[in-house]
Amino acid sequence: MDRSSFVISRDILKRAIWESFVKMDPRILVCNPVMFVVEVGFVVTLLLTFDPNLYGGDYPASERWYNLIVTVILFLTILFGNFAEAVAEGRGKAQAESLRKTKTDLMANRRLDNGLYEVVPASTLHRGDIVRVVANEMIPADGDVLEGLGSVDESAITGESAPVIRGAGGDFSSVTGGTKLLSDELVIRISVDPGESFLDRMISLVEGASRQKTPNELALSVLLAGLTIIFLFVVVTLEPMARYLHHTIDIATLIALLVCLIPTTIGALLSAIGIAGMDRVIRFNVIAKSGKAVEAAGDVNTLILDKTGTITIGNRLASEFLPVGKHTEKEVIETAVIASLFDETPEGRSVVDLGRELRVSFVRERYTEAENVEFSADTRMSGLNLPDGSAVRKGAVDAIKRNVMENGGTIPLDLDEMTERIAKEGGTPLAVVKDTDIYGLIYLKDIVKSGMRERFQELRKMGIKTVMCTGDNPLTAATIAKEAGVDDYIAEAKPEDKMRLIREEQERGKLVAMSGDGTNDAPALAQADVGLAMNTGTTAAKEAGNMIDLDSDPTKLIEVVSIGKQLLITRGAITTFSIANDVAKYFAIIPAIFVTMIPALRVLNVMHLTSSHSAILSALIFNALIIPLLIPLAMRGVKYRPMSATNMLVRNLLVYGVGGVIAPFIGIKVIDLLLTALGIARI
Ligand SMILES: Nc1ncnc2c1ncn2[C@@H]1O[C@H](COP(=O)(O)OP(=O)(O)OP(=O)(O)O)[C@@H](O)[C@H]1O
Ligand SMILES: [K+]
Ligand SMILES: [Mg+2]
Repeated sequence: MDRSSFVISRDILKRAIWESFVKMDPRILVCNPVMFVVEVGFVVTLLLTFDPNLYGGDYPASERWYNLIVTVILFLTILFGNFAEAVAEGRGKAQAESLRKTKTDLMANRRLDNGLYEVVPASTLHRGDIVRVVANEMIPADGDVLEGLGSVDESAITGESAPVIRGAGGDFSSVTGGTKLLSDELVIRISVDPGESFLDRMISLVEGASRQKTPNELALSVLLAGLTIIFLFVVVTLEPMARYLHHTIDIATLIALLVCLIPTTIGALLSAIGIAGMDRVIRFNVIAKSGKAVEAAGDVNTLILDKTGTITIGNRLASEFLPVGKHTEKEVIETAVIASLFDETPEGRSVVDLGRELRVSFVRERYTEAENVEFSADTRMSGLNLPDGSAVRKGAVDAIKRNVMENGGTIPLDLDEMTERIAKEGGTPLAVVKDTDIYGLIYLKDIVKSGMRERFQELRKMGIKTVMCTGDNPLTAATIAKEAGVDDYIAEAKPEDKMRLIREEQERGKLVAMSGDGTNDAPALAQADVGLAMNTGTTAAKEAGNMIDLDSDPTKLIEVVSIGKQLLITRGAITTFSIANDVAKYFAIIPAIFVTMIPALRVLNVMHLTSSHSAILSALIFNALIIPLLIPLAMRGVKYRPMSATNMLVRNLLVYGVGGVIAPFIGIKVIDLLLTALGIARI
């Protein structure tokens, strides 16, 4: 899928123009009360174009022309609003079409009860079905690998061309329908029912079908509807006032005034702003499951980030072996390598590699009888139980120490000092032990990603607190935290600690964002207000999060928060602009209407427009034109700099509030001059 293109293609444009007319349907438009009022006004002025005296009065035939112009401008106002929404939806619709094509021709080899396989369309697969996929076949639906290991091309979904490894068990067992197996053979248990797959969700998401108004959008819509009702009262009461002054105001003028005063600009652009925000997230290769998730990202107060792989590069590699007590370096290396023989984590493999580099000889086959004890985030150790009954382990120093003491062993005197040395340098010390005898330490090196400090500084300016969460010891954590410039950290953290941290922050009224991949991250991902799951992660994690990063880069959480903030700021800015505009339009129209009735109002007539009709038409034209002029801003988002919410508010009030008052004065005056030049002003 092409997400790099920012330009709107001709096809999208053509379709958007067509859609702008389709959206004129009052049954669709009624969902947008502000624009619906404009449409009602349009119908009334259209009727008045045919018969200016339809609702009484004694208007000359020339009044028709004025009514016609008002009608046309009202029509364009609605059309521009529809166009904004249609353009915003356009890219998603085009994407959805290409995704749908991927989906339609998928076939599957489904296992029957007798163990044989039958070929069925992928759309008939259900949760629990078992399918077999061989090299160069498409994976028919989302599932978990039961048997086999193979490389998968996920570019149809992620746009990333480098193949990824998927295999049974562990954190890399989930596969996605619509991706292609490049090598070997996989047996997969399907984890979704028809219509629920990732591809389905992505289609409905990009095409906006699942788009519901977010809580913030709803609140703003209610406010806009409220303003519309207030202005309706204002405009309706003008007529008796005029009559009291022995004048009448024609209906087309009242409607024009109403449309100018109600917040049409934000009413027309509101949904386009929301769709464009979702779109920005998608173009960033992150799938947000709802618009609400993107908005929540903009409101986040606390960001919880893992240390390893998020703040640091993440390939913690063994760089040194340090003996303690009476042991020699050779002994530490040998024991560490034995403890890592079957440890498939990057840490484990790097220990074996370094051992080989240091020419420590070992015979892997001698340990095939040994029982492998895999690393877990709960025990924070890994190793082997040897056939002779002894246990070899490596792991977090505090975990190993506790274990040794519980089993009646003693701690070598120089262990703490050595541990501290490694930790102070930001490295991760792993203790190596055989039964209760601690041999020494493995020095795992990891470095902070470049640019982290600056990014955390930006977050701080936005008022967001960053907390680093790590299973590492407090000293290593403190060193890395200081180096990266995070606000806070928790060390020796187990998965449940992350959950507790999220709850505590939420209880204090904060919105929390985190990223995660493993199954044990799933509860925390679900609890967080914004949970960014990695695409390489487990099905459970992907289901629990409300966003999925297709590139599996946990640092993207920072950008997602920025995109959310930008969405909220854009909406705020255009709302401010829209309402500020009204002030200017008020001063253009009210004196123009009343100046003939109340000559004293002349002092208010600051704009010196040619005639009252010209004043009204100019304001109405400006009101319509501002919508397409602001579409690029709505789509792109307001350029935003990291700063506190208060500073941002003040700045935006100045730019969009003051700008919103001044712009129409200039715009309306220019249009009035044009209308005068064209001879329309005296109509
Ligand atoms: N393969 C391994 N074998 C033994 N111990 C390990 C292994 N990998 C890590 N450890 C130890 O377990 C601790 C916890 O590891 P875990 O991966 O859960 O957290 P972490 O990666 O340090 O946390 P984070 O990813 O947030 O930085 C590590 O700090 C390290 O001391
Ligand atoms: K308006
Ligand atoms: Mg980890």
